[in-house]
Amino acid sequence: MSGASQKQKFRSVLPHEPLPTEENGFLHLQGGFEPKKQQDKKKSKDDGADEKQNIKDYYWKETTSLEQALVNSLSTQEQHYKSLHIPFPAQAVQVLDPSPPFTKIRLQYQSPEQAHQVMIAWRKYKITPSQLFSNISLGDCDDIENNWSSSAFGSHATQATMITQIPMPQSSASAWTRSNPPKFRRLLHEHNDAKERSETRYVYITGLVDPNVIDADNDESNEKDGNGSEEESFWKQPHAVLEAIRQKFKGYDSSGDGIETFLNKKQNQLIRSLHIGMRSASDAQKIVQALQGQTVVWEYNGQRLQSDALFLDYVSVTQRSVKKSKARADGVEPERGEASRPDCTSTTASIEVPGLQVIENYLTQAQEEVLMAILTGPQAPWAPNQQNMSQTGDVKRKVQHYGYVFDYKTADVLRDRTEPGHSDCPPMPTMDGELTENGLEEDAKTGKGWEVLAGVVEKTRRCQFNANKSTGTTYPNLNQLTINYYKPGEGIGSHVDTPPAFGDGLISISLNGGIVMEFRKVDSPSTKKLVYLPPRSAVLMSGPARYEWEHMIVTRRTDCHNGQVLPRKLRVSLTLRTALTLEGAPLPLVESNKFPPVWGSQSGGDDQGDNSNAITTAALATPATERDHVHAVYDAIATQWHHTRGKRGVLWPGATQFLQRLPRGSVVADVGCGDGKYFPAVWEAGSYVIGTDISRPLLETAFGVAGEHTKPNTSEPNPNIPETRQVNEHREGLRDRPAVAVADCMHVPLRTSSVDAAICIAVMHHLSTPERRVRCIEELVRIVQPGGTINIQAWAMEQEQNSRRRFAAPDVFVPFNAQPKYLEKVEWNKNKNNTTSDSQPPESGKKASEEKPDAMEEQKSVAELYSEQYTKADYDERKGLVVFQRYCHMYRKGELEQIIEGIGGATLVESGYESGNHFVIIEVTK
Ligand SMILES: O=C(O)CCC(=O)C(=O)O
Ligand SMILES: [Fe+2]
Repeated sequence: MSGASQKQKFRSVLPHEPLPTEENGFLHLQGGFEPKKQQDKKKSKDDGADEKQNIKDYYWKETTSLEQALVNSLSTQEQHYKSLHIPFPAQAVQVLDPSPPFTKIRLQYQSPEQAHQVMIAWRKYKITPSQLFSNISLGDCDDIENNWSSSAFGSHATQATMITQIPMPQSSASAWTRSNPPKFRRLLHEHNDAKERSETRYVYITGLVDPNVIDADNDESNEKDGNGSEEESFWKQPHAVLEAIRQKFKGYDSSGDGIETFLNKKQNQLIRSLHIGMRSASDAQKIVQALQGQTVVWEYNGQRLQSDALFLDYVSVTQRSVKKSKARADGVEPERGEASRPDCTSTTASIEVPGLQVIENYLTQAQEEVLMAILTGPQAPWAPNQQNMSQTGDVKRKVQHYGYVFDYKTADVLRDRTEPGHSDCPPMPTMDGELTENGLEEDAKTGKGWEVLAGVVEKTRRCQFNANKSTGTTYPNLNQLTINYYKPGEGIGSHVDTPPAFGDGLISISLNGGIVMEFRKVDSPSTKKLVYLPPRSAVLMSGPARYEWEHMIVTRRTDCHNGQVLPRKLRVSLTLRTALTLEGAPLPLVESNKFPPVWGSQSGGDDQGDNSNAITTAALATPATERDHVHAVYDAIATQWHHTRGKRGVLWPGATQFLQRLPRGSVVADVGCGDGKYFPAVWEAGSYVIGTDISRPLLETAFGVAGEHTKPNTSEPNPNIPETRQVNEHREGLRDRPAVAVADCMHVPLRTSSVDAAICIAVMHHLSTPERRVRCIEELVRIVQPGGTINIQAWAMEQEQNSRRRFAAPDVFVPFNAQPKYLEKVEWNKNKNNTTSDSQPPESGKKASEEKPDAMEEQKSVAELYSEQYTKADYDERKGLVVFQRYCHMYRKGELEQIIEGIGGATLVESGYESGNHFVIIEVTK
């Protein structure tokens, strides 16, 4: 994109800044005119708020008006303004807002040149209100006369802005940008109202002027420049333009505070685009919805000018401010404020791209859902090298190849799978059984995502494309799959897929999000067709569409389709191609039916030999998935978890009953106790608890549980238990004290047969390998004495119909929405305690925890910082939340029982399902 390195500057014009007449010059002043509150302090504290307000009122209304004070200072007291280096007196002073903090003060000068010189001096000498008013006396007001002096006002420089219809001179002294939209720091209407600023949302608009209208209507237009004089004159009156635009959009301002318009500084160039700032996201979005693709007429100074089809794009500033700045540093992102591409699909609907076919509903919803679950889930094979490749700047989006790697640097296929780059390339998923639509759907509905992927590949190889045309054909040799992940705002540059690398017939299937794909004729780039690819559709590029047209996906956050603005979602595409040998024949298929697919040296499980019962230490090591998506997550969210789930959370009745059935005085191990949610239930059942958990922050909250637990033990002794085993009523406060230990459930730090019972609730679904699941139960069996019982509960793949949870596949990421206020607390505590665990946030995160929030970089909210800090988390700008992804393995019915069957020393007593979980109760027999 051409503008990528071009810095754009913007000037803003606020709603209260009226246009000057040609002859006059205006200066607007802002900031610091409210008297300091220190004079109030002189009064005794008992005077109260009313008194303070009285003084303020008196100060401004009775004594003198600000306007009068300014007039005195700036126009009549020549000596004083000269001493402040102000070269000209103001002809008139107007205070536009009726009450403090007086942020809209207008000074009128004889000419724009005078105003300009005053502005330069104002900035150069950083004139403050205290300097300005230092010469003024209050006459007969004894009480506060002494305060009406330099110390009474702020000492921050007042901001002076020149408002003029003539372009500002280009001298360096005046080359000043008033603000950049996203980093806009000055006051708006309310003194210090950062909130209002942060709520301003921007819309990018282009197509402001219809070039055809100008060229057609204006005989004198200069072909070479493409500038009609009418348009030129339009842009030479920048404030008239902005006013015209403001008028047009005024109706969409529900706040009544007005609209900001941002003008590109390069006044001598044609500007067909600008940003406008609305006071709320909904206003901004409404404008986009209403005017997308419309033409409007701008009326200015009695003239009229027609716009082109407007393209409006909602600009999400906060998100760009943090994340994009990093990307920009890598040279892959457009500059802030740069135009996203100004196109509407509707304008090119008539152009045909021969050889292009879009098949809607190529996949069912269930198929799409399960494919998304596996391809964005914990088992998606993220080849490290391929990710690196996508980080070189050639490809920003996430990409994963199957079958053969496509090397973006050389734009060629790596044909030799023994080449180093290939160590990251899993084989194509292949089917075991026969392909039927019913079978595919059944697999989808039962969460067999990889089988569905294999089925979709096979289905595509057999698909009769363009069956109703003479070009109808199949592509049976598809041997390469590229999975592209496009987050909103990501795209793919214009290209023709390298012809010698791939054969004819490129098929791309869209998952989750639709997108507008842009096609340009290679020999006539202005011939353009925008095609909307809905989710679940397949698009085929064959013949001319494959070889004579480039395709691309523009980097932006919204698309326009049929006049409707469609915010982009994550789009995952499956592109199937036929990779060719150098001679042009299809390369051999490299396929595997071992799922999930792995790559390189871990060649798909074939070399893993027989499953022996002995679990090696290596097999028990914490996998990165659990470290990043379980341990680190719980460490980070511990406080919130305890406040919102633990303390107030529901205990599963089955687990509580299990505890109540234990003989009073039992010692219960709560393995994976988290924040000690079940501790009170143990105590209330008259027993004792020892809790272990891998997350220290969670355990720290568990310590507090004893204090929070106030319910006395009222249960009667169980008559079925012999007297000798009955436990006397505990001494107040002694029983309700947990013993806890930070520990991995692979190695529980308790002696063999040392406890009477164990519970393991909502732990096993966070274990990501079969070996670790087995080991966890073995550990439980080991620590419980013979005759003792164990209750295990874990999330079920099968959720109730009315549950809001649905798991499309057994191994998934389940999001946890974290509120920054809780995260911050955790971090501060964590650092104070000098914790060193492997879940310590990365180095960059220290900034967030060690500095006070107000010392943070101005534009970054706490939430944004956290999403940077926790690299595996995302920041949801709309909700202002940090979204963590928790790894979960959903157990199918019978799966826990099956594991137990293979474990010695324990028998299954009971199993069942409760509230979305499978549970088992086992008795230790060893
Ligand atoms: O995402 C898509 O649908 C297209 C991908 C593509 O054009 C490519 O990988 O060459
Ligand atoms: Fe392509």
